[in-house]
Amino acid sequence: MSTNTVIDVDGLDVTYGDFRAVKGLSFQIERGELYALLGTNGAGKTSTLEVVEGHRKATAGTVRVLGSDPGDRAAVRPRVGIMLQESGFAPDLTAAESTRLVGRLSGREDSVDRVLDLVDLAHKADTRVGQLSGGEKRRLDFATAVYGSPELLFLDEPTTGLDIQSRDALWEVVHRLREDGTTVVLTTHYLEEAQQRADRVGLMHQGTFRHQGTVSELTRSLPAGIRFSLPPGAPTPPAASVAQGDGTYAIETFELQQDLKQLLDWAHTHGIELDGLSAAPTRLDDVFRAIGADSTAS
Ligand SMILES: Nc1ncnc2c1ncn2[C@@H]1O[C@H](COP(=O)(O)OP(=O)(O)OP(=O)(O)O)[C@@H](O)[C@H]1O
Repeated sequence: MSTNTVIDVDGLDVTYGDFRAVKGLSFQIERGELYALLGTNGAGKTSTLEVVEGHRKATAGTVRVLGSDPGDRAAVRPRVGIMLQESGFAPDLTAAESTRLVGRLSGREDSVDRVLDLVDLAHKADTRVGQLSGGEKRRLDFATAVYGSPELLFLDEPTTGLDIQSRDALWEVVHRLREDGTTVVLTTHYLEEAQQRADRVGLMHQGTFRHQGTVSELTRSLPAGIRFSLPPGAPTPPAASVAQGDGTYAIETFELQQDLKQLLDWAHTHGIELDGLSAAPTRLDDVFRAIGADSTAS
């Protein structure tokens, strides 16, 4: 383990009775990384994170967080911020009181006004949590997680229920924290978000990693796609084009730029306008679909 390793998981097993939900999982997350832990439903992400966050004991294997046992709350808590999927705020406390309470428990120094302002909730400081909207509660969860700028930040489905402005604002705060060296562990079902934000992705299925690496490493094994339609009477398009049942053509390619150029040159030569032309790089969604197809086949 290097001195820059923030999370070190080695041979992690989590079992429930006879059921082995996490099977010998190993991974490291380095300082300053944004690591997205993704997976199919029931893959074992929550079970893994519960151990890493110190809420559950590993059945087997070793887990170190910032060099400590994650169960050692006194060592770990002041350095870690956690935004859970469901917050446990008392509904009759105000937003400011909740932030102050969680902030005090974290052991970090900060100002309640500052963090509420970060998530645009300053005007709701004296509103009871029970009277906040779903999106406002989510923003309060985030505010309490980033209180005191933790070294390590867990974001569990952070943008679910947030409108686009609030999402952008949240990612802006994360961006600034990362500039100061904060390490971020993200779980999300918004794959586009992971694709856009993550330095590395761990993709779990049935208790183990199916893939781990950068987004481009994960998507490299699958082709990108070009789609278009042709006007009636057009000549046959380049050989890689495959007619779809719906009158459109598709080209699956590992050489997106080259094949797109060839298609455009062909269209230009024949004076043809390609209707509904789109060229899309491989997305994480496609990697997920491939896992689904693979499991069905096996
Ligand atoms: N307390 C429990 N008792 C028994 N089985 C459990 C328990 N918690 C989780 N499991 C099982 O362990 C497996 C992994 O669950 P886990 O919640 O870790 O998955 P996940 O990747 O977070 O899934 P999702 O994306 O659906 O939330 C699932 O098959 C689940 O049914």
